[in-house]
Amino acid sequence: MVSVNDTAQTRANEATVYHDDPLPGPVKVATEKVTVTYGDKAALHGVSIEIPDRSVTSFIGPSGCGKSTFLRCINRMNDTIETARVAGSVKIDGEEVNARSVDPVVLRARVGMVFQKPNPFPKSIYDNVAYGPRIHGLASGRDELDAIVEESLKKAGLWNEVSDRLGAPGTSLSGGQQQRLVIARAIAVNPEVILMDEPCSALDPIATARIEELIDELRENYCIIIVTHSMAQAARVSQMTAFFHLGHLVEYGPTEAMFTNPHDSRTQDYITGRFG
Ligand SMILES: Nc1ncnc2c1ncn2[C@@H]1O[C@H](COP(=O)(O)OP(=O)(O)OP(=O)(O)O)[C@@H](O)[C@H]1O
Repeated sequence: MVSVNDTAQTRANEATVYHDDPLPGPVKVATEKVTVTYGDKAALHGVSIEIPDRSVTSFIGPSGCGKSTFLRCINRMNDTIETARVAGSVKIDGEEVNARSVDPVVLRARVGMVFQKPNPFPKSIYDNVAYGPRIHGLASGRDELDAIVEESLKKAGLWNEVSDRLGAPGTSLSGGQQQRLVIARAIAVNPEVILMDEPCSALDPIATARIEELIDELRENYCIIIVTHSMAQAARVSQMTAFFHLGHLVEYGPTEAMFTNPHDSRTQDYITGRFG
C-alpha cells in the first residue's frame, strides 16, 4: 500500500493515499483491486481497502463516484444487476466473498444492508423481524423466535415504541421507526457487517439523530459501513473515512485526520465544499 510520503508518485499512478495510523479494530473486510463495469462503462477502478471491525467507516464523495457500487460489492448485490461485472477480491475475515462456493443468500445474512428509503415488508412489525430467522432456520420454536424478535427490536432501539403493537403493519410506523425496523430485521439474522446506503437521507433531523445514536451503539458489536452525502454525519458517526472520486478511492484514514488534515487536494476540495 502507498504511504502518505509517496503522495507525488501516488497522484501519478492515480492510486490511493492511505494514512499511516493504525485501524481502530481488527480488519473485517479487505478488498484488493476491485473494479466494476456496467456494460462497457467503468464505474470503479481498482479499489483496495481494509475496513476495521467494531467501528463505523464512512464512504464519502461526490454523486456518481462509485460509493454505492463499492458498497454493493461487499454483499454481492451487484450480482443482481445484469450489466455489472465485478473483478478483484473482497474478503470478509479472510474468506473470498466472490468464490463460487459462497451462497449469496447466506452472505447477505452475514452482511446486512439498509437502504436510503426504509423498505419494510408489507407484513406486521413482528413478521418483518421474524422473516430472516424463519427462512434461515434460526429459531426452533415460537418462544425462541419471540426472543429473537424482542432482542433485535431492543438492539435497534425500537422495542419500547412497538412492544404493544407487534401485529401492526411495519408500514404504519413513522419513517424513522421504519428505518429502525429495517435495522432490527438485519440484526435478527446475526450479521457481522451492516452496510448502510444513505440511511438518513429520507429522515427528518430528529429521526436522523436517533439513527446516528443507534449506529454509535451498534458499532460495539458490528462492522458498520455507511455511505453518506453529509460530511457532518461522517464526522459524527464514523471512526474511519474513505473519500471516492470518479470511481477511485482517493484517500482513506481516520475520520478526524481526513477532515482536519487531508493529504490529497481532491479530498480537501470536497470537504471544504469546493466541489460535489
Ligand atoms: N445499475 C447501473 N447501471 C449502469 N450504471 C450504473 C448503475 N448503477 C450505477 N451506475 C453508474 O456507476 C457510477 C457510480 O454510481 P454509484 O451509484 O455507485 O455512485 P454513488 O457515488 O453512490 O452516487 P450517489 O452519491 O449519487 O448515490 C455512476 O456513473 C452511475 O451512473
